[in-house]
Amino acid sequence: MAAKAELISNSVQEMALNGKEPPVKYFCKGNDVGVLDASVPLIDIPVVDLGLLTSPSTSAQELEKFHLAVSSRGCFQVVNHGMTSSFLDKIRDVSKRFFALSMEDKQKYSREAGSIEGYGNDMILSDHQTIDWSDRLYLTISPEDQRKIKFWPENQKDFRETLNEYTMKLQEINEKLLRAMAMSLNLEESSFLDQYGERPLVASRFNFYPPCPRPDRILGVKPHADASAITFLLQDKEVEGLQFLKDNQWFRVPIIPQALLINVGDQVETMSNGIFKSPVHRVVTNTEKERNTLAVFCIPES
Ligand SMILES: O=C(O)CCC(=O)C(=O)O
Ligand SMILES: [Fe+2]
Repeated sequence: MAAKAELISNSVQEMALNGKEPPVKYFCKGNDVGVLDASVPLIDIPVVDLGLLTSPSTSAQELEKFHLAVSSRGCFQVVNHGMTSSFLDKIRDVSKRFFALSMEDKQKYSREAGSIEGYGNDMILSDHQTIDWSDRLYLTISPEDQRKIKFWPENQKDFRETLNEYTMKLQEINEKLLRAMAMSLNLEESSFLDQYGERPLVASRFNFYPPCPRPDRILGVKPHADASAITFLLQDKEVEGLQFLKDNQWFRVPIIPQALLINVGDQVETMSNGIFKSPVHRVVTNTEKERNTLAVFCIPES
């Protein structure tokens, strides 16, 4: 029997504009939704200074903080990473400009059924699936011969250059973090990198969360852990939404505009024999403000 063709949903952005009650397929089942309000406590998330972490004279103390962050929570914010605030704003800006294009223009980059590459939203794999309240642009960055350039917006002059520059920088930071992880376990500095492969994967996911009429029942992203080694998240500068699960309780992530939020993915949890944790996280919605984030997933060669 032929496989059932995947159905592709309408964009969430369009649905948010029509103002009607969202279809039930967006509603979470059970009680696993939380409103973004002050009753969800802020997570006490460490801020790691990358300059201190990688300097021979200051690394010991910073390494201890880093080790605690990746082994207890699996997430931290990194500052002094070598990118200016205005460069981070430029990335946020190219992302906003993409989602601000007309629907017709965005649809030129629409993903195809059965593939995540391009513009779209959740893959529909079952009639019972709960769909996330977000639209995305998913692009493979590395290896370069795997790029599908037809999905890279071309009418925004600096989109390609900016994304290229940003992800090159993240790959350098990724390497530094993998070295620091090994050092914090008293292992040979290159022991994680040695397992990382010659052709690791880097993929970017621009996330757009329109205002949602039912934040009491609808999530921007369902609870999940990332399959990456390390995920870099550039948060929206103004609008919160990301929450981490710790000891069965959800915690909000604070915004530090000039920082990158980093979380350990399943690959690093495995490579570290479970010492470093790949945390479960989710994104909540709100009725008033749209939210833009950019997740970059660094993944070892399969
Ligand atoms: O947008 C966010 O805050 C998080 C997105 C996320 O978890 C993901 O893309 O895997
Ligand atoms: Fe995630």
